[in-house]
Amino acid sequence: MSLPFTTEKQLAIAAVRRACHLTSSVFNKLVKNETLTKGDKSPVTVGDYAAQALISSMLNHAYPQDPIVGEEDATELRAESGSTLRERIVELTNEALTLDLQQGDYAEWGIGPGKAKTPEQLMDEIDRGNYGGGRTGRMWCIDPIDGTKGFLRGEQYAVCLALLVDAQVQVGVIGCPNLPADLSQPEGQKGCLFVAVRGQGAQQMSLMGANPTPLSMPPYDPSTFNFLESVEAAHTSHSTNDKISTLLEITRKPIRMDSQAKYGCLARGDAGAYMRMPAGVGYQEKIWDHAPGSLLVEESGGIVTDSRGTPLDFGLGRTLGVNHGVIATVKSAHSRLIDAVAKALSNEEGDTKSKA
Ligand SMILES: Nc1ncnc2c1ncn2[C@@H]1O[C@H](COP(=O)(O)O)[C@@H](OP(=O)(O)O)[C@H]1O
Ligand SMILES: [Mg+2]
Ligand SMILES: [Mg+2]
Ligand SMILES: [Mg+2]
Repeated sequence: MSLPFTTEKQLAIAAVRRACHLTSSVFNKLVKNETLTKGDKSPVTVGDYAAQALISSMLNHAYPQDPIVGEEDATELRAESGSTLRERIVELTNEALTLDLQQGDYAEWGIGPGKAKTPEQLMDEIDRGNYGGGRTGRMWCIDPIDGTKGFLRGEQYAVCLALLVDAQVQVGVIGCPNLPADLSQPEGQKGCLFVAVRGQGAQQMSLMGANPTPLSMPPYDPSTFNFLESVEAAHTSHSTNDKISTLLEITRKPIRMDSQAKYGCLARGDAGAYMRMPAGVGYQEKIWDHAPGSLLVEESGGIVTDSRGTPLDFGLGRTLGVNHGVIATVKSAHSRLIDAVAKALSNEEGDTKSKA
């Protein structure tokens, strides 16, 4: 008998790999009018839409009953009749659906290659990601391009896919086309795929599946410990992270990087902790920004909680609800970090009160 979730894992790898191929080729040809600004002022490109349409089509083919929580929706695209943006998305998605990737392709598992779809069908595929989430049953979680700002800068981004069952992440796959296989060799081979299945461990491999390596996080070592954090100051408080760092007497500088590539780097031991302290009040973290990454870290021997030590709850809907920031680290460092966070936050509170 095969291990649980083997087919789902293979499909997720195939979908992420195909989407990475799409996003890499989009980047090389991206022009200015292929990016929109969403209601929350964040950018979305033709690459985000096309990658979601592609992944959703592949999931739909294999598991038509499974609901999907996807970041993007097609409302704006539908509203623009005769839009060149929509035409471009349709062209890109159909190219990617029908492309013969050969080695490691999903055709190997007898579920493709896919046929081209009509614009209407592809808008529907994007909107299959509108599921509201919840505590029971199966659901997939897609972040077609995580770190869109990094993608636009030509830096790090990730194609992220997870399968959740009863609000627990069971399968997580993260594709990072721009990530060096070895961070100490930034000019070396680029393109990493991170794969985790609950209870079955985590692996890093090349985007085409070469050199699979099991991941296991090194134990806490104060002499080398450092943080991973967002590039964008609006997504995380760099200054709170600095204060926590000082309290812990960390001497190494943080590594700033966009997207869930941070979880991949943490899982393979490039840094000691991924710190995401809230930059403001009221932002609710999205489940697609953490679902595959949290499993990857857990399966590599780490722990992921909010900044108060509460486990992340993926059963509340499309967001993590009341969770306050995110901390991912090796188990032996976790309580030290939680204590330092509490201290840093109470000092910040004290500073605010004394200024008032
Ligand atoms: N105010 C905010 N606080 C925290 N995260 C935010 C935020 N505004 C947007 N984000 C999320 O930050 C993600 C990128 O994370 P990072 O900074 O680690 O690269 C974005 O994902 P997308 O790029 O998929 O939209 C978005 O969901
Ligand atoms: Mg976005
Ligand atoms: Mg994201
Ligand atoms: Mg995204």
